Amino acid sequence: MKILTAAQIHQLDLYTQEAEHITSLALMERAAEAFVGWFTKHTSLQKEIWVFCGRGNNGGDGLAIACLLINRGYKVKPFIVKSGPLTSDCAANLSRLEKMVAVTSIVTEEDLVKIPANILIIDALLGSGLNREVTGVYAAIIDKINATENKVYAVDVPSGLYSDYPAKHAAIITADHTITFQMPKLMLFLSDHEAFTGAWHIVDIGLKMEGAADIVSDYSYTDAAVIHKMIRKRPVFSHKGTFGKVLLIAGSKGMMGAATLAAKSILRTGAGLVCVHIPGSGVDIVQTLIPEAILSIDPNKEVVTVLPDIDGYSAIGIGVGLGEHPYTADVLEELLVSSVDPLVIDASALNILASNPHWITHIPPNSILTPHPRELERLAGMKFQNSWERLHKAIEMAKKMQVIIVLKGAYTAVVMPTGVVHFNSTGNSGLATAGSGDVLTGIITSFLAQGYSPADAARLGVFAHGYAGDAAAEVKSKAGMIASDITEYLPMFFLDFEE
Ligand SMILES: NC(=O)C1=CN([C@@H]2O[C@H](COP(=O)(O)OP(=O)(O)OC[C@H]3O[C@@H](n4cnc5c(N)ncnc54)[C@H](OP(=O)(O)O)[C@@H]3O)[C@@H](O)[C@H]2O)[C@@H](O)CC1
Ligand SMILES: Nc1ncnc2c1ncn2[C@@H]1O[C@H](COP(=O)(O)OP(=O)(O)O)[C@@H](O)[C@H]1O
Ligand SMILES: [K+]
Repeated sequence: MKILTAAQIHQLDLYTQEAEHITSLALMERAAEAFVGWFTKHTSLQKEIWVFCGRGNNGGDGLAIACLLINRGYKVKPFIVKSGPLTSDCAANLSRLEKMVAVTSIVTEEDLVKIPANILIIDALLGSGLNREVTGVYAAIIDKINATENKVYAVDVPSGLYSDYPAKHAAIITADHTITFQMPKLMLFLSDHEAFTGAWHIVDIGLKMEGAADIVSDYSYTDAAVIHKMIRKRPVFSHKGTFGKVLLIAGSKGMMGAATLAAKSILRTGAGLVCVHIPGSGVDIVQTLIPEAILSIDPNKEVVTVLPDIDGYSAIGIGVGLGEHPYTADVLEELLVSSVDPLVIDASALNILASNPHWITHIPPNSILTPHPRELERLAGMKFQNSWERLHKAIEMAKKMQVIIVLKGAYTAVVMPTGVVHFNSTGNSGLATAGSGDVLTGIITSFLAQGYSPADAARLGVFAHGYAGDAAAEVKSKAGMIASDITEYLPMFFLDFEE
């Protein structure tokens, strides 16, 4: 799904109104109904609801929401900011609501009343139309709402947060839930914004998505629909050669578990065969834990010192548990220089690269690098001030290096050499557990070996990893799940997505 800017969503709004011969007021009603559909499923009738509405269409949504909630038996107290003129749809909904209940006007800060405890708050002050710093009466209301302990539900976006770029001002609603219309906004994906957005949820308001076909966006959201289109059938007359042969260069004394996790994940993702090149001391460990794997044994017992023959493999992954011994670094350099096809590069291999930046030019184009934020900082040779800067540095690096950067974390960003970013839709905080990244490397390398393009292998891999993590969390809980559970639950992804 494309992630559109506020202006592009407005364009899609107009397209929908024209295509369906409906008014903007009717579309607002749909948005309000979608919000209320979510809200009534997740809250009870017991608490009073204070709805704070601004002068624009976000406020119009809030007023329409208030009408719908009153009709459903909720006790609602609405407020409207009247520091200037209202949009026509906002005014229309205000007249409707005023026939049902008293609506308190807020013109200046003096009109603000004390907000009691033990109520629910709906924030419909400012939405995607935010176009300048929040000050004055809006800022005062936001501060007052944020100072209470009440649960806050933001309509479309938390008021004060721009949809498409970070805000510099302080007056931003800190919501518990953001119910966003039709598609996620770019700002929801930045870790710095979690305090404002809380948990966010997309509700469908029936915009006609074909109207977005010609709209260009550098950002997209990898959801289940995208993956269904991407995943390929396993042919009936297939044999293990059909599904690729993977070489994994991994492990060092004390970190053989990483090699094991990645190798097992390669097999659980459907690759035909995996050969793991490991130091001598790891043989019994890997052989015992994964009898399905073939071993290539390094002459050194503790670290990888020799590049095995790389001919005949459909994909090569390097880095998990390797360590950064100078002999191992030499192996990485040799691999980079002698490879033509894209590689999957993770963990220790990324740190070695960070210490040898001049090797970056040897990386085969379209290779997949999978740094977590700290590894990206090392690669970039700088500390990032915030997640916006981090994302933009990843975009700059992917373009410059002509590689795919999988920037790991919640909503992992898969950044293409073109600069296009695909945010992932699966996964949970249970994935923040030792070895989880090793599993991801295995999955991506496996998809690459099966003939998926590097771009698809990266997006599919990240999605499947998160999906398996979600399935694991349902049974084992977020805190209780460990990295090997992700591998064990990978079949759940294929059960749901395999043709
Ligand atoms: N397709 C969809 O998703 C649908 C979206 N819908 C809803 O519409 C919302 C967008 O509505 P919107 O465009 O009217 O803007 P909104 O956010 O209400 O702001 C209102 C006005 O406030 C002003 N203003 C700006 N910054 C300010 C500031 N810092 N401090 C003070 N004032 C400030 C500025 O007006 P100005 O003062 O510049 O004249 C601005 O125009 C969207 O979030 C969703 O809730 C649904 O109804 C239907 C389908
Ligand atoms: N809060 C989170 N929500 C979703 N996914 C997460 C979260 N934290 C981490 N992950 C995922 O877990 C994996 C962790 O990888 P990494 O940091 O390399 O772990 P390790 O080095 O222990 O293997 C990545 O795929 C990352 O996207
Ligand atoms: K809002």
